[in-house]
Amino acid sequence: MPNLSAIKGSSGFTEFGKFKGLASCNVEFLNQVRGLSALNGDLRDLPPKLKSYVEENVRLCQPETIHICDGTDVENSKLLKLMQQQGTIVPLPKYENCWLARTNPADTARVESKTFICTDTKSETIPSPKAGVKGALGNWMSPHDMDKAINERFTGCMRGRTMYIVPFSMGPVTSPLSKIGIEITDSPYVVASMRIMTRMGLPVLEKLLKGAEFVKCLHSVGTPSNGIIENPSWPCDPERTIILHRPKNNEIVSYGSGYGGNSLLGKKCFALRIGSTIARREGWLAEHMLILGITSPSGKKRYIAAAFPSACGKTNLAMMTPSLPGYKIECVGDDIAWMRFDKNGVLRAINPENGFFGVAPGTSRSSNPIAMDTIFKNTLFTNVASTSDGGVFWEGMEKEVSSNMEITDWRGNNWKMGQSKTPAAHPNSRFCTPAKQCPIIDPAWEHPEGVPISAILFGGRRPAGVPLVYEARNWNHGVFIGATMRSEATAAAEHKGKVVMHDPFAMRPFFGYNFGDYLSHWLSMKERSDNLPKIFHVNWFRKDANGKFLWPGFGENSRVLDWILRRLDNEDCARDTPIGLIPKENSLNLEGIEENIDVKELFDLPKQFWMEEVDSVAKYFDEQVGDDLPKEITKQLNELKKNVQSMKD
Ligand SMILES: Nc1nc2c(ncn2[C@@H]2O[C@H](COP(=O)(O)OP(=O)(O)O)[C@@H](O)[C@H]2O)c(=O)[nH]1
Ligand SMILES: C=C(OP(=O)(O)O)C(=O)O
Ligand SMILES: [Mn+2]
Repeated sequence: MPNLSAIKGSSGFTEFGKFKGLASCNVEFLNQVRGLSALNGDLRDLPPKLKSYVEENVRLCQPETIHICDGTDVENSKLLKLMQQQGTIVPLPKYENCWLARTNPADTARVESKTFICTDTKSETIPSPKAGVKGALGNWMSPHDMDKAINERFTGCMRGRTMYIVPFSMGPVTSPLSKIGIEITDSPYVVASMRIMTRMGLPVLEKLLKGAEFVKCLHSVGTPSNGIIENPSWPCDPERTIILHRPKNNEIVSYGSGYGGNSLLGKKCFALRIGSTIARREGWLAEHMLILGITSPSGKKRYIAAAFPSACGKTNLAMMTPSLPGYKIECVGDDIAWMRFDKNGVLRAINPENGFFGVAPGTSRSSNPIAMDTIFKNTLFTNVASTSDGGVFWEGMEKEVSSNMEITDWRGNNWKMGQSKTPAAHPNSRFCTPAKQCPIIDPAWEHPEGVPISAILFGGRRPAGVPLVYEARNWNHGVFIGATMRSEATAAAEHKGKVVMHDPFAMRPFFGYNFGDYLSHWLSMKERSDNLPKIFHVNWFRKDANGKFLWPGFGENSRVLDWILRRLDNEDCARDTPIGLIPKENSLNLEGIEENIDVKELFDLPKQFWMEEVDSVAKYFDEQVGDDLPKEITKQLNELKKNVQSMKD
């Protein structure tokens, strides 16, 4: 007989009576699941919508037990113990409360080709590509197909497993900008990660009891259709993995993958895809942006938001240690910004997350010491390598482990520095760590009203042609710059090689609705303020003829921020070019920089390159966006084209 247990207050896995006949599960079963006395009530008091959401999915997924998460330490310890028993995680005794998960090697990144938005009509979700062209601005699915996909995969998918009910808040529980979600999952790894990445547990249930709405998030790691789980410590079903969103119902359904970007549904699925559709309805912006506070040597503090595609430097910029003396950076968030204009026309941003799910490789004492000071306690690492002294290792940490250390790679094989041909850590290996541990977390990072944004940065990996920094002439030009962003593919998704892809607003994989409408929404923000943030484009990744980065990046990026702040103060340090405003000669502060910087090459604007860029963007808009492209963007493109044609050869 199946046995339903639910969790109570802070008392751990308390059982609340047995339930007979799970298959016919209905409100009766909830009535038998007693407890939640900490809520001054029991499950019968839960809002009817939540009750029926749980019931519906118990009936569909047929779990053996149910566990309502309270977010307490006791609960977390029990989950960690369970995951150790199941082999999902191993402890990292070198650090305090740190753990390593090794995934099935087929489940290491987001799966963009298997990610769908479901609306009644296709045009709500994606612009119609030109005949014969494959759409590259998201995937649409019909409601009928979505229902079918769910039934095929979820029927009985939690048999023999525990169903966890995870109440979570995106944003501080008390902020008017926050939103609540309920994630139903059969993965304890997801529960433990959601506890780090979101505000999870009883305070959220309390808010729900007061009538708050919630986004429905259903997740299962699944079981392959032949019933064989190859890697019991990391069950998943890569062949049938699918990530579905139904904006109309504020609903997310994710099957087959445990990888964070696919399974921690508060993050990309809710905060960006569903979030962008809510933001459109309510008149705000849900963006793939870090938020940082920067104090200049004069003591003036401002906040900047920046959109870079996955694995293009958000976490690093958000935690930067500035090389320019007198500057101070503080971190509000490293991945997602929810922003809205307040009644005074000030753009206010919150970080809806509670932790950092950061790319491990490349993170080191020299590149990102702040991250290194954040991540060695209470952290769940995934797919990094481990060392014989109970620590972690990844590419970039070579100088931080002694040469005689034995290293085990992310797949669990012996690995030798300088000899092994494959990377020790998966290129998309991650740390999942509480934001509050960051030594430079901004004092206002949880302020319910959000922080005021003075500048918005767009950027990507552009090995050629694109200068270190340029400024938009005005809001519409800035929106155009966001719309024309391109970047080299990275290991964060399944794309192969380093091909330069169009990635407007760093949102290509995350748009919840038609990109043309998204652009109109951004353009319309102009009406909401007389005090719009200035918009800039940055590129830390330009390379010389030998393939070496022209710019040292990381802490040296403070020099670019310094120029940006001076522009916000209207300093006369910019000159116009065909693409926008770039630093006047000698106005980028390079004092004390160790490397030899080829400023000329960093800011060079080759006519041939920009002609091709304009053509590529024109082709992209024509083929991918067509009639959905706002007229204003066409106007901006024509202007750029005219400017570029007038460049000297
Ligand atoms: N060359 C260079 N690499 C960078 C810079 N900032 C970040 N990276 C590398 O880019 C990768 C992804 O960075 P991360 O900040 O995690 O990107 P995110 O996924 O956008 O948050 C890491 O390997 C970093 O070391 C930079 O300014 N210059
Ligand atoms: C979680 C992710 O985010 P990012 O690389 O933007 O940090 C991801 O892309 O899977
Ligand atoms: Mn990141």
